[in-house]
Amino acid sequence: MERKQGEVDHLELERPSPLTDKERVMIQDSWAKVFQNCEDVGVAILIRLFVNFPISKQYFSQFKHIEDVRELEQSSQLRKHAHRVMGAINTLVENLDNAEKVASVLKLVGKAHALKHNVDPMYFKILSGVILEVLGEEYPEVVTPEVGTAWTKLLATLCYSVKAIYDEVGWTPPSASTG
Ligand code: HEM
Repeated sequence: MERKQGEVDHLELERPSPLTDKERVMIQDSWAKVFQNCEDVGVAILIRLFVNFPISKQYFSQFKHIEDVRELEQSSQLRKHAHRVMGAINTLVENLDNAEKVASVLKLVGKAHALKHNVDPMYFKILSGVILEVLGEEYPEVVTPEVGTAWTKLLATLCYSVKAIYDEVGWTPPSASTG
């Protein structure tokens, strides 16, 4: 594709191949274990995101200036978002064989984050890496390398679909309007 000098594509993602039946089963089986501790895991994932990538707190009015991990853990806005993230993943996992449902969930998530919350889509990619890391650490027996590969594919699909919605609604990074 031709590019003007200095033009950088903000986030280029490749469409992952569809999940195989075996991968779907591995995702559903492993998620069943993870979802038993849905609240703790969700909070652990978001805390890891905000500690390792503090800039990602910028979108959250109630805790963007909080650095203390204990205080972050208590934030109702953080806990609510953890609940929403885990709930959305649960819906995806429950509907892996229903492409329409998966597309509609990701469309809602993409639209809300692009239009209402103005979140840069690169944070979805960052969060995906964090999810994989935390699941691998917390559930080493469940999230074997093979299961991890299936999760990597699902999360790549999530990022790809969300980014496609961003493109559809014409989202541009804030800096693009100034230069
Ligand atoms: C797997 C990825 C994610 C899922 C499934 C998810 C899910 C959700 C849902 C369902 C909502 C409520 C939607 C609405 O307002 O209509 C929400 C709100 C929000 N999300 Fe996400 N989210 C994800 C990733 C992110 C990331 C990476 C960020 C930023 C770093 C982010 C920032 C926000 C913010 C700022 C809100 C509004 C919070 C509030 O009003 O209290 N989300 N998210």
